[in-house]
Amino acid sequence: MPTILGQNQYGKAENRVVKITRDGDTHHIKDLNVSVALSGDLDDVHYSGSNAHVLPTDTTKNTVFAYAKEHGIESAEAFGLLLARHFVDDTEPIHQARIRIEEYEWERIETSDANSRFIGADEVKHSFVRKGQETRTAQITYDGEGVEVLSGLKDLTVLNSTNSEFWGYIKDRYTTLKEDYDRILATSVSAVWRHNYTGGEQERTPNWEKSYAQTKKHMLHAFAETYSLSLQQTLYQMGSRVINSRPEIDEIRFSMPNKHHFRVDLSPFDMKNEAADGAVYYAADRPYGLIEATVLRDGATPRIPVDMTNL
Ligand SMILES: O=c1[nH]c(=O)c2[nH]c(=O)[nH]c2[nH]1
Repeated sequence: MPTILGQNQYGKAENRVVKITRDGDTHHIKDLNVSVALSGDLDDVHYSGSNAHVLPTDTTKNTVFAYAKEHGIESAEAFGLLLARHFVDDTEPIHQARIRIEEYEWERIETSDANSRFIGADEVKHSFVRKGQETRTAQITYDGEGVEVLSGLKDLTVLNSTNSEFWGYIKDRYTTLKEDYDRILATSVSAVWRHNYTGGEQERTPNWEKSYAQTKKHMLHAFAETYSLSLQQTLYQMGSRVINSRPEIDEIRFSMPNKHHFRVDLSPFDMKNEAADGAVYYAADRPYGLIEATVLRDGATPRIPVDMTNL
């Protein structure tokens, strides 16, 4: 049976590009998922395998990152227009470009710096929490005598665009990671915390709503205010801030994926991409580091199950 080629398109889907722009201490973030689909004079590659009219999908990916660096990302629409025009106007066999973009929006973490001993209000200028925010969780158990109340949250995604370093680690024959003195630190916080309330008649019932709001606030502030040498250190700071600020909580357990943002190597295009100038990053989704730990009030017994935070 004779066949003919129908509608076709190709390109690189889901380029996760993060552009940080630095305006002095104030950082701006644009976080996009960009999919490129090109069509045009592409019968031959399908019929005969000739690639003479094919701009590689790999090139379309590089273009997304290089354009983010060269032109910045003013808006998804403006960035999409730039890319679409480039692919069609500058590549003869390409007649149509479709750029689809999802944008993940971030809000600044607002801190009164009342809790911060060593840094000022400026510090929030590079700390963000992703819009949409978290899911709140609770687990209540009662055995006829006492109650146990575990509160928590998951999917609270936060990012510091500076004040994060990672160096001084073990290097063996398989280590390729470069030491980094100015990296993005991003994580999606899952946390479960245990109230010391046991349901006794003489006990005052905690104000659950207020306790939750305050606990979340302390976690966010500690994240924003910690100059981080590792995600482990940031986690511990967040836990201690909660335990030290909330007398009703004795134990908190975190599960925090290290949402890696790798600085894109733009040197093949003779472009610099230094953190200090505002860089373009590739947001990798997997694999990811997974950092988990419990922080306890001194003397408290650990009771939160180890796997509780990744249900
Ligand atoms: O904060 C980090 N902690 C690690 O244990 C680790 N390991 C790694 O490769 N990167 C990081 N970052």
